[in-house]
Amino acid sequence: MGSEWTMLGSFTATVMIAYTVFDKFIPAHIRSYVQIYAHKLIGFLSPYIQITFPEFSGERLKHSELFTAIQTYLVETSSQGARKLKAEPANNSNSPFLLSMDDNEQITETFQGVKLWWGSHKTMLKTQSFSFYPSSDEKRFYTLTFHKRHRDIISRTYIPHVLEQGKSIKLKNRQLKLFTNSCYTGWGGYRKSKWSHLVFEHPARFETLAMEKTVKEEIIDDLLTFKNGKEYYDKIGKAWKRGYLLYGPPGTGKSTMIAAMANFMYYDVYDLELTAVKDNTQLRTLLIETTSKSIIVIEDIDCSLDLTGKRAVKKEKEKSGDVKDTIKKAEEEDSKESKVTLSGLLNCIDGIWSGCAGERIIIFTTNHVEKLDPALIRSGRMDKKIELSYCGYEAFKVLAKNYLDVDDHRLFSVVEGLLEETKITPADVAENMMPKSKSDNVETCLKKLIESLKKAKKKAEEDAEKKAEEEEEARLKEEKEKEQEQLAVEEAKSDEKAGKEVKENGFH
Ligand SMILES: Nc1ncnc2c1ncn2[C@@H]1O[C@H](COP(=O)(O)OP(=O)(O)OP(=O)(O)O)[C@@H](O)[C@H]1O
Ligand SMILES: [Mg+2]
Repeated sequence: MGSEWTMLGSFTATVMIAYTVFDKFIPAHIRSYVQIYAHKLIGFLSPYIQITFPEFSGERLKHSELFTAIQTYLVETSSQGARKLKAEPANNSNSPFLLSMDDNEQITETFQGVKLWWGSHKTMLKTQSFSFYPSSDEKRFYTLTFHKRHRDIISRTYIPHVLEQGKSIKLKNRQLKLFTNSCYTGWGGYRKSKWSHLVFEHPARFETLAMEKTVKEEIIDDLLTFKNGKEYYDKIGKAWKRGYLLYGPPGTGKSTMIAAMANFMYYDVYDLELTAVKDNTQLRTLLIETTSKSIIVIEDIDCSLDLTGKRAVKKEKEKSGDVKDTIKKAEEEDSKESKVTLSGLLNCIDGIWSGCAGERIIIFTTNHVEKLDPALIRSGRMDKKIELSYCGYEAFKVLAKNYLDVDDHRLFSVVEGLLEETKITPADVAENMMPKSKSDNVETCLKKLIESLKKAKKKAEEDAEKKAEEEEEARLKEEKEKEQEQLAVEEAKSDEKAGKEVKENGFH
């Protein structure tokens, strides 16, 4: 036994010395030949095939979808088979953590009677080059090993099955994200804008959205037709996109509706802040980065895109005596402000409209639809225009159900009468109906609402009276001015006549 150990020891030592000699003294090109032939020899002798799935693919080191799908698939299957597991926080509410196969671990799976092995690997790269971009030294990949006689079943059936399963598990566990673009200063003082995200957890649903039932159903129908319309869009040769314009006074539920749409469609939301985008090029980059199944939102479009800005600066320059100073100031301001233009935005929308694969919805909101450039809201860009208006009786009933959990009450008829005569936003109705203390109940909350409806009605009447008075005053003033003008004209005429007479008398 002792001599066997000695032999094994000396054999190991010989192998190590041989390896060191091979690694140190044999030139690199010969080494790589030897390695290639050694692999070939092993491949010839071994009946097994191995496929590698790296984490990153492509020239730009894009995250491989294949890798992600396999990772998700293995999380579901590997937690039973693996001995070395890794626990990571889960981003879905079903379980607080996820168990997955640890690095450099292997599991066995049987698929339609075929035995195969999945390995999870991590290697550290020896990076020597200096890069401006942060790069990860870790290289992760999965390997799939199987007998070569099963090659067909693995490549034709098993891998597509893993991908499909991985994608559908991911979709099931997916959490909606809310992306916002923020501005930061990069290298050389260049201002950049990039997306950052957090979990989107807005409670808004169409059921809790206060608006007319028919309008709501129409919107839901429109969304569903869009969601299931891939083949139709393909058939007519149109990109799978849809644009909505939501308009109405503040507090009528535009943002709430966007949240309800996102929850209904199960789409991520990209809240695009145009003022944080430096120019049209940056805007394009941001839009290209958006993913499929998403809603791109530009709120208060009339405020974020100052169409008159340039002209205003120009006018100021013209007016001012010290032209140079004003121009310099304007240029400085200009470099700080967003230079996204309407045509830039339109080009971007049309660009991503046709260029990016997958379904996307774009939503513009505004309080002043009349201010918008017709080019922005023409059909094809904005396919559907939805007005969100003041609270009607139907909308009130939805809010009453949401906030007080009542379907009917003796005070409803009073509210109905007042709502017909008053303009109040759903946000104000909601605010009034929300119980504020323990002693508040349905009755007190409805009374509070009635009280503020009465106040709003009184104020509207007073405003109307005041407006009528002002109009009357303006009318009287105008009349007086006209009279005075008339008088002046008549006076001038009589003066002219008198002058003529004097002249004529003089000639005689
Ligand atoms: N139609 C509605 N249904 C349900 N709740 C609403 C509705 N409209 C407003 N609300 C309530 O009022 C609040 C403000 O509404 P929201 O932010 O959606 O208004 P908005 O139209 O986006 O206003 P703004 O034009 O100022 O952005 C919301 O938090 C919501 O609780
Ligand atoms: Mg809003």
